[in-house]
Amino acid sequence: MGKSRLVGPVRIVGVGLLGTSVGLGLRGRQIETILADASPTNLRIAIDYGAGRAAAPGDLPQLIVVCVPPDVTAEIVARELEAYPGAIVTDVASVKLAPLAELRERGADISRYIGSHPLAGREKGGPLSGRADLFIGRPWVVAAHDAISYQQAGAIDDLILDLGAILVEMTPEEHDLGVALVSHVPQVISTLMARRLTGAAHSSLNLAGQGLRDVTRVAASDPDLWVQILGANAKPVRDVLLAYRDDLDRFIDALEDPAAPGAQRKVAEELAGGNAGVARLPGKHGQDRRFSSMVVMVNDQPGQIARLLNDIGELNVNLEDLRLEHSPGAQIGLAEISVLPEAVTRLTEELAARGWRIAG
Ligand SMILES: NC(=O)c1ccc[n+]([C@@H]2O[C@H](COP(=O)([O-])OP(=O)(O)OC[C@H]3O[C@@H](n4cnc5c(N)ncnc54)[C@H](O)[C@@H]3O)[C@@H](O)[C@H]2O)c1
Ligand SMILES: O=C(O)C(=O)C[C@]1(C(=O)O)C=C[C@@H](O)C=C1
Repeated sequence: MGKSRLVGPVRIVGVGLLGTSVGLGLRGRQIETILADASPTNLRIAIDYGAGRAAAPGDLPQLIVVCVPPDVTAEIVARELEAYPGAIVTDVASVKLAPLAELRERGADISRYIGSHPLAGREKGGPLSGRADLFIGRPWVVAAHDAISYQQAGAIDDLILDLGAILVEMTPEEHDLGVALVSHVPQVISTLMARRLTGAAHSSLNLAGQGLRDVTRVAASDPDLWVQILGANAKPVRDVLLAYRDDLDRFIDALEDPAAPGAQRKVAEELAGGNAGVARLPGKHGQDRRFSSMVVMVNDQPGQIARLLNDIGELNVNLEDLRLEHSPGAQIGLAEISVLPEAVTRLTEELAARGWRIAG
C-alpha cells in the first residue's frame, strides 16, 4: 500500500455508483471516509460494502465529494459548504457550467469549491455497482473558476491522484463542450441505435455480435440521470447532433445509387474518416490503462473457463479482468483477459504451450 496524499477524513455525499467507488478507492488507501445519502438503504449498503462509516456529530472533513444527481448537485454543494466551513468541496457531476452558475446565484462561498468530473463510470448506478478501481487511468477534469486557485484546492488534486486517475485542468466551458462530443452525444447515438432494436425480429437480434454490443452498451444507462445531463448541456449536445445529422444525410446520399460514378469513393471516404477519428483516441479504453488484454479461444464445453483460470493461476499471473464473448450457436467462446503488461508475453507463450489458442 503506497502512501496517500490526502489526510482525510473525506466526506462523500451520495453513495451510488460514483460515491461508493470513491469511498472504496479511498478506504483501499486507508483514508477515513464518512458517508451520507438521502436514501437510508443506499447508505446502509455502501457502509456494508466497506466504502466508509456513517456521519457523526463533530466530524471535521478535510474534503467533501458530492456525488448526487446533477439537478441537486448545486443545492447539496451549497449545503455542505455552509455546514463544514473548514472543508474544500468538489462534486463529480457530468456537467460543470450549470452547477457553478447555480452556486453563484445562491450566493454560496465558492472560494472553497471547484467542480470536477471523472470520465469513468458504468451504465448501471447504485452502490452495488461501485468499484474501487473505477478511476484508475481515467481522465478526471478539475473545472477551475476565478474565485479559487488550483493551489487552494490541492485536496481535490490529491483525491484524483490517490484514486489513480489522471488530472486534467480545464474551464467549465471547455469541459462541457468536450464532453458533449466524447460522452453526451455518444450516449444519444447509442440510445438511438439500441432503440432501433425494440421492434426487430428475434431472428435478426440473434445475429448480434460484438460490434453492436460495443456501440450499444451505454444505451442501458439510467434515463433519469441522462435526462438531467443532456438537459444541462443541451446547446453543445444539440450543436454536435446537428453536425451529425449532416453526416448522416451525406452517408445516405452516398448510398442512394452505389453504381453511380463516384458513389463508392464517397462511401470509402466516410469510412476512412471514421478510421482517422478512432485512431485519434488515446488507447482503446482511454488514457494510460494499467492493463493489457489478450483473447483466448475457449471450446464451448463445460469446465473450460475454470480450466483456463486455473492455468492462469498456476502460471502465477494475477487476472485483473475477464470478459466473455459468445455468439448464439457458435462452438467457440472468446475470453478477453486483462493482466499487467509485463505478464502478457510470458502468459501468451505458456498458455499456448498448454494447448490454448490465443486469438490476439
Ligand atoms: N454514472 C456514471 O457513469 C457517472 C460518471 C461520472 C460522473 N457521474 C456523475 O456522478 C453523479 C452520481 O451519479 P451515479 O451514477 O453515482 O448515480 P447513482 O444513482 O448511482 O447515485 C446517486 C446517489 O445520490 C443519492 N442522492 C440523490 N439525491 C440526493 C440528495 N438530495 N442528497 C443526498 N443524496 C442524494 C441517491 O440516493 C444515490 O445513492 C451524477 O451527478 C453524475 O452526473 C456519473
Ligand atoms: O462507460 C460508461 O458506462 C460511462 O457511463 C462513462 C461516461 C462516459 O461517457 O465516458 C458517462 C458519463 C459520465 O459523465 C462519465 C463517464
